[in-house]
Amino acid sequence: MPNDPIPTPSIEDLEDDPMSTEDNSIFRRRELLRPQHVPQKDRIVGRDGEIETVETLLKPAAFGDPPESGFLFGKTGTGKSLVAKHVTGRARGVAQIQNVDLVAAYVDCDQYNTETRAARKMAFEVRDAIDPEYYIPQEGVGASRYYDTLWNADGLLNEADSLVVILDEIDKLEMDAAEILSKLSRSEEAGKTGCYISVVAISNKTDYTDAPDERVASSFQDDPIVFPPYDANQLEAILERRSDAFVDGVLETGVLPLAAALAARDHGDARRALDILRTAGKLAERDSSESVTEERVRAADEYSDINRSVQVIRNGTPHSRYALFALSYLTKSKLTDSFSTGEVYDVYRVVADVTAGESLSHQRVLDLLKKWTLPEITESRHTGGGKAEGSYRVHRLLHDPDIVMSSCLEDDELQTVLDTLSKHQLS
Ligand SMILES: Nc1ncnc2c1ncn2[C@@H]1O[C@H](COP(=O)(O)OP(=O)(O)OP(=O)(O)O)[C@@H](O)[C@H]1O
Repeated sequence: MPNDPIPTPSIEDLEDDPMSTEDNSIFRRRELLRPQHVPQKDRIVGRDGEIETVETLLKPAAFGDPPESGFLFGKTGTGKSLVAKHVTGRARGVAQIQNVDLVAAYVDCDQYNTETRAARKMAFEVRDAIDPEYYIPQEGVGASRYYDTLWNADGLLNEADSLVVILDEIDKLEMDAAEILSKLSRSEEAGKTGCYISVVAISNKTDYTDAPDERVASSFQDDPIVFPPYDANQLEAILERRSDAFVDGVLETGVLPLAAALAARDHGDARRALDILRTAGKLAERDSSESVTEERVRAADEYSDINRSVQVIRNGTPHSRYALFALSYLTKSKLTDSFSTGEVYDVYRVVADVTAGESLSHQRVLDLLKKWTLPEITESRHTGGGKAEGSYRVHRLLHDPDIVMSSCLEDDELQTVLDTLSKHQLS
């Protein structure tokens, strides 16, 4: 291309370029350790029963018969998404052999968290599978318009025998999650297109007795399929079957059992086990070392902890983050490490006023602060103030205050808040 603004050097010039040598002293197939990777069946450990159950739901669709829907429950990293994608993929493969049009759509409701976003994602997935030329508006229309593209008179699903929709992290939908499910089931009941619909809904919230979830659960005929956590041996077997992600011989003996044991400490979470192993590999790469050692696995475990906490904090509601910021600010500036709700509240009010222009009541802030104890970001307990004063609650931060403070606020808010607090002399 004569006027290409990005020049590509000649082959001769590239010969001595360090970029042309693939740095593979540690990883051979790094992609095997990514959380999105869906392994082949022989690499899936300890999920035969769950796979069989989901197969029973979806198999009919592969033969042109009506499939069933199901609800998958379990803590994070217990293989729910993996099993749903694995079985759906196989069903689609069998359908191709049978000349059956089985279309699959995967919607991550954490990312597409309103009914409109989820419906749009579903419509686009179906369109890409059936007719990539079919026009669907990107924005400016509501959920019903996206449902129409699927099952109105000339809708996409007229071309399909079955649709399998995986709604991952369905509890993250902001609206009543039951709504999207009832739209999907009603359209099939109404026989609008003659296309059978199966919904595989997935949730991390094992406690689904909350009202909305209960309605979601009741839209499925059978009991939820529960995914138990893995034990350390299963986690080690999962890691073992991905060890070809590494160059032969770089994993020192003891590395896989240690990563598995560390990941099993909280609840047996395969995502975390893989994350620890991948990070340990990256640390070895960074140090230009040729081996992944137990020491690096321990360091990776700490990183993984920090990453998890940062993610949990960023997902918090604005005022809960302001309250946590206030506690971290006090922890950083004072010599003590436990603070009463009143002390935190004084700082919180300044933070909330600067960032949101309003602050919540003392009681609300106490409730918000208590919520950080569950993911173990803080600790909170009653302390004796003597009989006359009565006991009162104190809060203690369990993480590095600098990391927590920068996770609580956006970069552009942070400096303004710090400047205002120093003017108020609240430290
Ligand atoms: N039984 C298993 N065998 C092999 N790999 C597994 C197994 N279970 C989970 N994994 C791997 O662990 C990671 C997380 O699994 P997955 O996303 O399926 O968990 P999940 O239960 O859906 O969790 P989350 O709710 O956090 O998404 C993925 O990389 C997946 O391939």
